[in-house]
Amino acid sequence: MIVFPNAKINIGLHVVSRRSDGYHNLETVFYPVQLTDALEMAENKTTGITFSGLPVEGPPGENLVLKAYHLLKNDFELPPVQFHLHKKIPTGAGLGGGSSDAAFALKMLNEYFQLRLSTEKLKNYAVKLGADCPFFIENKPMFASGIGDLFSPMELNLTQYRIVILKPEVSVSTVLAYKNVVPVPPEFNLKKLSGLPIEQWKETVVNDFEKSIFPLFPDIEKWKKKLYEAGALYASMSGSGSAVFGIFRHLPADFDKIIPEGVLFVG
Ligand SMILES: C[C@@](CO)(OP(=O)(O)O)[C@H](O)COP(=O)(O)OP(=O)(O)OC[C@H]1O[C@@H](n2ccc(N)nc2=O)[C@H](O)[C@@H]1O
Ligand SMILES: Nc1ncnc2c1ncn2[C@@H]1O[C@H](COP(=O)(O)OP(=O)(O)O)[C@@H](O)[C@H]1O
Repeated sequence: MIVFPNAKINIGLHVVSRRSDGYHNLETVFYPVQLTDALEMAENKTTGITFSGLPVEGPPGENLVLKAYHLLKNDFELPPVQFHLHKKIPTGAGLGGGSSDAAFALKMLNEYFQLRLSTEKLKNYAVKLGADCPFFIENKPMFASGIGDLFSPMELNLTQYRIVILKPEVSVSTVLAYKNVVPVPPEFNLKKLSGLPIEQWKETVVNDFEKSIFPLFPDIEKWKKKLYEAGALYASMSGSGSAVFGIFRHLPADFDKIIPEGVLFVG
């Protein structure tokens, strides 16, 4: 069985407060985009559980696909399987690739082995793998609060626009980003995002991580400016970076000249 875990972008992100457990309360809008990895799974009774594909950074115990498998294996009789992951979503990009792989692994195991887990139960497993992992279970535009794990659906449809994602060479660690951010009360209620014309987002919709990340990695800000130069109605860093995205009504004819490199996705 094969699934295609997709990326997300954050449209606006407010880090509201630091919590006593070290996590942060935030408010953000998650929007799914069709930049995808490919994750394949087959039963493998001879060699036990295996994982192949581009190596995922960090120790094998931290591989989120394997973590998803073992999480369900604690509660269900699962035979050994082999996974193959073809990575297209870069890590350290703020695009949620690892979380998406993990959520899609849970959904695939649920379907293939007919575990009959409800969406709610799958989300409860997902949050154990990462704060933004439950988003990828339903995978629809959502306003998120709490640590990024409490969701309310949002009517936001950007299909008539073009979305461009750029990936500067640098990668940003989520832990580092949260360490440097200064929580502030939000000036705009992101729940109202879909009622605000995109032309006004530039002045109103902010990602709080930009303030501390841009001085550390000036290239990220440079790429964001390029998107505006190319005519984006709105541009921002996604999550804790380093990817930046632009939302365009139309791409200009000379887009390739303005942005000759670093384009990861055009949707
Ligand atoms: C910033 C966001 C915005 O969508 O996305 P990315 O940029 O990583 O994609 C998310 O909050 C990332 O969520 P996720 O990547 O699932 O985080 P986790 O693996 O659970 O946590 C990694 C580390 O980030 C910090 N963390 C995470 C979430 C949160 N609400 N507060 C935090 O302080 C903690 O230090 C934690 O140990
Ligand atoms: N399947 C996976 N794909 C990507 N990253 C993974 C995976 N499994 C574990 N990780 C770890 O999760 C971290 C965060 O990955 P990811 O969610 O893709 O990035 P981001 O937090 O920038 O959205 C990576 O640095 C990596 O060490």
